Amino acid sequence: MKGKLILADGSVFYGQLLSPCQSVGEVVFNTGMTGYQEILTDPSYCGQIVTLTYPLIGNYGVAAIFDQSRKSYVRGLIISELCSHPSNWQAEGGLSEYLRSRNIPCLYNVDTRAVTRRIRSQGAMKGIIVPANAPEEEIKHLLQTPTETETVREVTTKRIYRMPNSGPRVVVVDYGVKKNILNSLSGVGCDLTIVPADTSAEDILCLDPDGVFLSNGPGDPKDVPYAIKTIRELIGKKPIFGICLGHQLLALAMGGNTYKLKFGHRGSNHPVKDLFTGRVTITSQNHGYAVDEQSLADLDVIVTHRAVNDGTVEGLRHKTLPVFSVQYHPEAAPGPDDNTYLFREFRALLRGGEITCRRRHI
Ligand SMILES: NC(=O)CC[C@H](N)C(=O)O
Repeated sequence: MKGKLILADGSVFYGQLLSPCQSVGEVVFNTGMTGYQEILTDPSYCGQIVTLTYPLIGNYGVAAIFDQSRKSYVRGLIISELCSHPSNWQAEGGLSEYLRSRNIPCLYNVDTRAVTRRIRSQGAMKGIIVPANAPEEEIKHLLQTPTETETVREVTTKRIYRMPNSGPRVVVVDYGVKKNILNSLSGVGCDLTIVPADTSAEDILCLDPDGVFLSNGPGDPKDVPYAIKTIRELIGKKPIFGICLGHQLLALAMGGNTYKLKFGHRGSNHPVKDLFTGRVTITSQNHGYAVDEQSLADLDVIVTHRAVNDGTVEGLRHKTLPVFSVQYHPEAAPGPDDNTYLFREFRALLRGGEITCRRRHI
């Protein structure tokens, strides 16, 4: 069936619909060459239609081990060629069947380069995937209707659960946590209690953890004021490590500010410089917001990492307290594992160590 993607600026991109559908979301792009299944199941993409720039998608099939959460929260997938003959010893099935069985809207045979160039020049914007013959009036109406803002409630766990281990006890606040973050924390020995996003500081402290981890998640950090309040109440009481949305919420809780990037950072090869060592690592990223460096000027906060491509803040730490965070994804899935050392640093911090603070190169 023929279908189309219509962007809020009126531009139209045609392709084939895998199944009949109509879906609205913020249209973003990811430049990774692999990782389509992890991207589909990363809860941080909740509410978004994801365009993959790599031209052949589905070529290594799908397997349950790659899923990053129980389901997909993306509002749609835009791709160029959809591979129908995957080849991979781990594959348990093909991507088309995976998308169909989970009702994930997919428009393929699209000029994804044109979509990406449009978003790069105009900025990330709302779009809709519809059959090619869908009535224009209805579509315009849907593009003008405001979409949900607080998507964290949709993706967070509804109940507390545990991943027991012999090491330090960590409470993970789940704003939409990826499985590989839990596996990475557990992999360095941490004993995990995963709690819903709206758990109060008092309830977290009652669990008597050695540290608190703030997860990734969807949407604008300013749409989750209750989380900012909770984190503010935890700072100074427990060591804290935050990733992506967790990093942004931590910055807001410490008195900083965040802003929306024009088209975000989404891909598996974003270079980031560690300002203490001068070393550049290649990182996996997926964020549309960033911490405003100016807003940190008078705070007890140090910028520890910076994006090499555009100079934006990629890591923070408190000057005196055991509190740190990164904007990128050290757990990868998908992406390089150059940065898994951060999970070991967090464990060391929980055992009374210090955050590494070597000579500064800026
Ligand atoms: N991966 C994430 O946690 C994303 C954080 C936030 N939703 C952003 O887009 O910036």
